[in-house]
Amino acid sequence: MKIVQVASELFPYVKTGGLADAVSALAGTLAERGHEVSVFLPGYRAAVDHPLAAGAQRTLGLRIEMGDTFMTGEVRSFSPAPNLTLHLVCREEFFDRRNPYGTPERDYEDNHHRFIFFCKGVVEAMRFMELRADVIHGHDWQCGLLPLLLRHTEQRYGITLAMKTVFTIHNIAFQGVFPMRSFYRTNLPDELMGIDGVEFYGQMSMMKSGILFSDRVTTVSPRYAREIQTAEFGCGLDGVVMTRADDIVGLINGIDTDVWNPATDTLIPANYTVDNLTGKAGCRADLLKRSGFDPKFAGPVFGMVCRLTEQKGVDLVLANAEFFKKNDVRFIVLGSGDKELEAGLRELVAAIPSRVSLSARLDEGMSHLIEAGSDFFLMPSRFEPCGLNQMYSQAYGTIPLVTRVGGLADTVIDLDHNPHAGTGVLFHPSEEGVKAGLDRALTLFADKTSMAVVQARGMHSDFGWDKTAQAYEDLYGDAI
Ligand SMILES: Nc1ncnc2c1ncn2[C@@H]1O[C@H](COP(=O)(O)OP(=O)(O)O[C@H]2O[C@H](CO)[C@@H](O)[C@H](O)[C@H]2O)[C@@H](O)[C@H]1O
Repeated sequence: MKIVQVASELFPYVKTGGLADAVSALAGTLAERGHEVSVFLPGYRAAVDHPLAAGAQRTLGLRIEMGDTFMTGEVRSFSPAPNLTLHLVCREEFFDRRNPYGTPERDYEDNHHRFIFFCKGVVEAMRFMELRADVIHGHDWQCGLLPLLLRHTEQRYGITLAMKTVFTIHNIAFQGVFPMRSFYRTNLPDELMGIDGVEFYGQMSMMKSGILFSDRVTTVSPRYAREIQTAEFGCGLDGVVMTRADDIVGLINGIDTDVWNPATDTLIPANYTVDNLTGKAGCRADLLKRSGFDPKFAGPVFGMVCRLTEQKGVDLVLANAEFFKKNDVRFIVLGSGDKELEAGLRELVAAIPSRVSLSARLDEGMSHLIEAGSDFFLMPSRFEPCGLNQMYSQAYGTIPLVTRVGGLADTVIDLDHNPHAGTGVLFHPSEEGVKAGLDRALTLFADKTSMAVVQARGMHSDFGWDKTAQAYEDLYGDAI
């Protein structure tokens, strides 16, 4: 099949979270399975300057209609792997910046223009490059206008650019909502400004457009597919999602086992397998040392890696400060984002510096070391479309402590509910829930035999992408 993937993040070129990992692994796996895959990504500074993009060539000059004006840009392309071509949609004014979406203090004020330009650039590139795709698959709100722009261009020129459009919701909490006055930049018909179009409480919602106007909608776990049809998890779009109930499917992400594999990982100090865990002990000692603790510490080590946002339940952990004060444990956090949550974590570190450490930055190497060196990985998310770290944890023999929501509940089996197959600890997303989860971890840690059994089960689990890639192929080919 000829498959076009469109996303605003792609590992290893630009990553702020799980979207980059998921799209990279999906595109890579589809290419390995013999499909002809093109991926479109904004030409961010980090992507253009990435060593793997050194051979990128200008393949197209762009002149994009943006309302009553035209804006120029270009497409740069290269092939990082067989069957895989990466196209960077470039315009310095929009994408030659330090971050993809904004500074730590605020979002960039022209994000609507940036991502309208990006989507239009993709459509123009498909037109001029004569890509004629079987499917075009956009991810998250940044690609929400794609199906409308694509079909509009097809009508205008009497051509077919893609047989099918697919839209994946990685996180419905981020919706790309902008003042309606920016709609004119799309050059789409005015009737789309209404409630049956992109209108959302008087504004323009790019996420709504993706959900309403794609042929098929997917999200990243079966449970989240059900959750976003409820007021509790739908973030105001539950009614819109419900209108697509027959066309929505939840396909769980896999993990990229070329990148997240303790036997081959080059970012950790020692490799290991389920049959020989010596290397894991080495990673643990190294993690403790790098976090400023005694590497010989024998008690439980809790790790946490996440964007610091309300979604990830950092405040629920902070509400359990007593647990860390009372028990001789180590708690190692890597995360950046919300300044208040960061300040809260700093306070906890200041109160018990001998037990808690915080690295408030993006650090790919440290994220691998925490997965490898911890005994438990804490993910107390309020909602979690899929979640990747709970799967990385299991692959690395680190027991996940997660809330019973979204993809977490779909990928971790609770040890109390199912002692013969349990791979982790599940709890309610609340202060009391987190406390119960942490207490259960202590009990489990004291029982070395059970710890080893649960650890081995996780490491034997198959979270590879092949099954999921097959499901996407079926979806693209209309089999599901
Ligand atoms: N400070 C830091 N330094 C280094 N690495 C860091 C980091 N903070 C986070 N990461 C990494 O970012 C990724 C986070 O992935 P998740 O899927 O757990 O969450 P995210 O909410 O970003 O993604 C959204 O999209 C994905 C993909 O579909 C869904 O799984 C998820 O539920 C949804 O919220 C992991 O690879 C993690 O290691």
